[in-house]
Amino acid sequence: MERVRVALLGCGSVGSQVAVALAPGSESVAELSARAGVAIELVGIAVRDASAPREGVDGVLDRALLTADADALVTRADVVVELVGGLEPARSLLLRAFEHGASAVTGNKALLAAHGRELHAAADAAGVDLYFEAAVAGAIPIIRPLRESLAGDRVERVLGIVNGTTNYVLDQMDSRGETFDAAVARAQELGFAEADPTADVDGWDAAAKAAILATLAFHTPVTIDDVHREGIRSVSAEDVAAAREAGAVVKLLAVAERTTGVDDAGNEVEGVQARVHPVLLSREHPLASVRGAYNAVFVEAAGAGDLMFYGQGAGGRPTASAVLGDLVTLARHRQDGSQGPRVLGHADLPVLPTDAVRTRYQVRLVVADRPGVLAAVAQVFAAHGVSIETVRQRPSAGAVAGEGGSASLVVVTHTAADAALAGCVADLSELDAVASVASVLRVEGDS
Ligand SMILES: NC(=O)C1=CN([C@@H]2O[C@H](COP(=O)(O)OP(=O)(O)OC[C@H]3O[C@@H](n4cnc5c(N)ncnc54)[C@H](O)[C@@H]3O)[C@@H](O)[C@H]2O)C=CC1
Ligand SMILES: N[C@@H](CC=O)C(=O)O
Ligand code: NA
Repeated sequence: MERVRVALLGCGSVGSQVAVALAPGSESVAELSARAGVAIELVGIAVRDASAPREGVDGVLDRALLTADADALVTRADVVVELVGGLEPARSLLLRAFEHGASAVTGNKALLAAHGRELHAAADAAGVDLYFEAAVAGAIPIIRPLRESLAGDRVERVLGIVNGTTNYVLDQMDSRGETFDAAVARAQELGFAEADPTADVDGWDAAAKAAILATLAFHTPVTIDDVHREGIRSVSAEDVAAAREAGAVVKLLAVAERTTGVDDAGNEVEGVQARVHPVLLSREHPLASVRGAYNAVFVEAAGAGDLMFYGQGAGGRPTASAVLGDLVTLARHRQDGSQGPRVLGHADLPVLPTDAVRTRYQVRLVVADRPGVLAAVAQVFAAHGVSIETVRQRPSAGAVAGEGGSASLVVVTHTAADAALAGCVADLSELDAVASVASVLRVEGDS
């Protein structure tokens, strides 16, 4: 094969960076071709409106490459780079590409978490590659380590910060006291957020990534519907301030792990679980130092032990790095007729129900500062079988200890089931001595 024809679908935050790197006649595409051992030729860029101006691309690329006919474009390519996002027409375009014998690179985690099994099966049936390093943690190489480097190991748990937008928002709230809305708007301006930022804020993006991580780590198909998902809208400025006072920080954590739980038939089983939710982390925890739109992923494996991956999880240019790395690999495979490792699960472990989540919790209460309150609160946790790990009490701001004022009571529990914790919160709210249940946050590490 003298050349590998590349069709680029989408020319937005990420696609525009890829387009410039592949500009015909550029030094960058010559360098990428040399690394692949074959000429990489951009044959077209599918956009919604071929006549619209394209900042950063006009003057670099021949506008004759632009087309609104993605359907036709994918039939003229050896490798399709899908960066339009969303489920359709991305899914149909990739299936069409495979039908025409093309391989594909995508960063589309929403698509892979919803239709990954179908897409990987179609790529395998067509004898072509589907690579997706950009889909999880942006520029960070985490897909290849799980898919290739750790293929001979037993991965027990993968956890981390895998959404740059929410990490940026929480970091801005913590470090600069910025409001939630202002931080989200800034993340959009910086090109971190999805086209619809609720995908980030409500945890959908991190959940999609957790599903992909679980599928690779445990060789078991896990979809977005299998993931327990919570976003960050429930995290208040007071939560962030209270965390800081306690030497902690709030982060959106994704976890994919082997664990035991109760299946739908009520039997205790060994299975896999994926979850995304805010957590309170001690500032001593390595994940607490992940700032801005950076991501970090920890992998715990039986043979390799603990591994940590860190880098930019969002942003057009960092993400384009992962896309271009996959492209060079696929161009090489097209040239020498090879293929990457299979992704499809063969282990098919039970995927535990999304309500089978058990974590430690921090419950922050505003209570009357008088005798017997602590005992009454402790009794509620005992009644629901929730074991208390630590209790901290101090007078509320401006109140004097012990004179019947109000106090802040912070209870950290041992691991508990969500349902038991919900029962505690409901009963605590009914106690006369409890003015309010100010916040309920899951806890990770030794916070
Ligand atoms: N922005 C980031 O930091 C990262 C994005 N990704 C993923 O990469 C993909 C692209 O993301 P962005 O570049 O940020 O999105 P974007 O919204 O900036 O760009 C998408 C582009 O595709 C175009 N488009 C949409 N539907 C189209 C269609 N049917 N035909 C032709 N063009 C169409 C849009 O007009 C837009 O220009 C998404 O799947 C996203 O989840 C992955 C990692 C990081
Ligand atoms: N919107 C996503 C983009 C990268 O995957 C994020 O914020 O992480
Ligand atoms: Na990545």
